[in-house]
Amino acid sequence: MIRDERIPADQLRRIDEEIRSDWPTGDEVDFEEAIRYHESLPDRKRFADVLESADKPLLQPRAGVPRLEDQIELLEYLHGEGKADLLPTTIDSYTRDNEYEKAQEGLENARETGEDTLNGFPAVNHGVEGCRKLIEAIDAPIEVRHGTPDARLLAAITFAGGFQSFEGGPISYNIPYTKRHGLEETIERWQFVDRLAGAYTERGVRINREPFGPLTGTLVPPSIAIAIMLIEGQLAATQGVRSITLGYGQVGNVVQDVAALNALQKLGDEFLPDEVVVTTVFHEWMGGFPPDEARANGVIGLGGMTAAIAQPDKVITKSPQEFQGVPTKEANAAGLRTTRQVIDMAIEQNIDIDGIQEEQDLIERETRCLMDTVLEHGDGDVVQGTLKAFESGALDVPFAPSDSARGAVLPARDDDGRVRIFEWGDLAMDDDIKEIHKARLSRRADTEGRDQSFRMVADDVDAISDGKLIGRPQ
Ligand SMILES: CCC[C@H]1O[C@@H](n2cnc3c(N)ncnc32)[C@H](O)[C@@H]1O
Repeated sequence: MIRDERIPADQLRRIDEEIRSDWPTGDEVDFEEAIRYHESLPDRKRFADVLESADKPLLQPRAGVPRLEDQIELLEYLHGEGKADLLPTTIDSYTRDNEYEKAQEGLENARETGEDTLNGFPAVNHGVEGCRKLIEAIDAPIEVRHGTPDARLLAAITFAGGFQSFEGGPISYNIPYTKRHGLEETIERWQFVDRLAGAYTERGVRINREPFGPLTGTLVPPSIAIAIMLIEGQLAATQGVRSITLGYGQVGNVVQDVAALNALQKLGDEFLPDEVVVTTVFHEWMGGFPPDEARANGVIGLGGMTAAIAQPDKVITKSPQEFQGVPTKEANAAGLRTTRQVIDMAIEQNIDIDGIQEEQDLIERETRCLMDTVLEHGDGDVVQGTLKAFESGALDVPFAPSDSARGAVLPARDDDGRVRIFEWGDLAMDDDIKEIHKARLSRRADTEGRDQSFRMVADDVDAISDGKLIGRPQ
């Protein structure tokens, strides 16, 4: 039975041996040599230090293309024209599914045709050497961004390759991303990733870990997202990770988003061990975008405004081409500049909005209910508690494709667009909190002259791409 305990050195070695054989580049990994490589990197490429020493929100896009020289050119452009403070390397979908053979075919195809035959950078196929060429070519810290339920080989190779930041976690890269990986399996696999990050950390190479806050990306109640961040942060801390960036996806109501980011930092500091440096990252709207670049820039601008008020440590930007999928480098850079323009105009203003503290208190109360139920379910062990709480539905994520979550919770916006819970399923929550949600949702029902129903939820899912925040009846 797996528990929230540091995995022993012999198990770390055994798993390391086991995963190397999954692809030939696994044999390039040599931990001691990799430590020396990291020690040779200049301070401006040390991800955790750059992130944690910043005095205002740092901007980071998503970006990944198959060929190494194209990835270098892309990141140089986003750093130069987009003025990104931190850079990504978004990994392709085959690699995320451990389909290294198919990734290899895609990479070879890209090399022959010059086409972007993969939707990201196949880092396992590029290997330690290829990753190091990228790290050496780019004059800023780079993070591995992906969606990999079994990220063990990807971590071993990218850490050895000079990357010092790694996104994801056993819940946040399971529940929204996969149907077939069980939660126990991904928790065990991510204990290896975090233990490896901890092993680098103990040798002075602090690997930053960033659980994926947005989860299913659409109308996720803030307290559910924050509870899962705290769980993944605790699991990483147990394995020795000391730089953790907790994430949160914009929902679009400024009061609730600012309140949620404040709660995320406060609860992160409270629930994670003192030896961990806790930072926060705000993801610009992760739901459906308007199919119109001007209106898409409006969504991005609202994200910038929210970030200027809440001042998270990092903002993951979107592009005006979000509706179409992977943006051109020009559009990706534009999303960075739009965000920067709004932040820089708003950040020196003293914008005082009513109701943030009240909303933050509510979000904190809700999150504590969820954390309490995890600890109760596991008799104090976060791993067992998480497994049992998801099994019972006491912890749940709306619209989750994974069998590991019930998906019985249904969110809907209230009358000023804050995300509330319309169907609770078996979510562990105090009755008086449920009453608050019910009252705010019925105020919307009155305004719209209709009953609270799944129709509201469906209307809300499309509202922003249709140009609104709340899915009012036509
Ligand atoms: C969290 C994943 C969804 C977001 O991740 C972006 N995304 C995915 N793959 C790439 C890529 N290869 N380059 C730039 N952005 C990318 C999508 O647009 C979406 O916003």
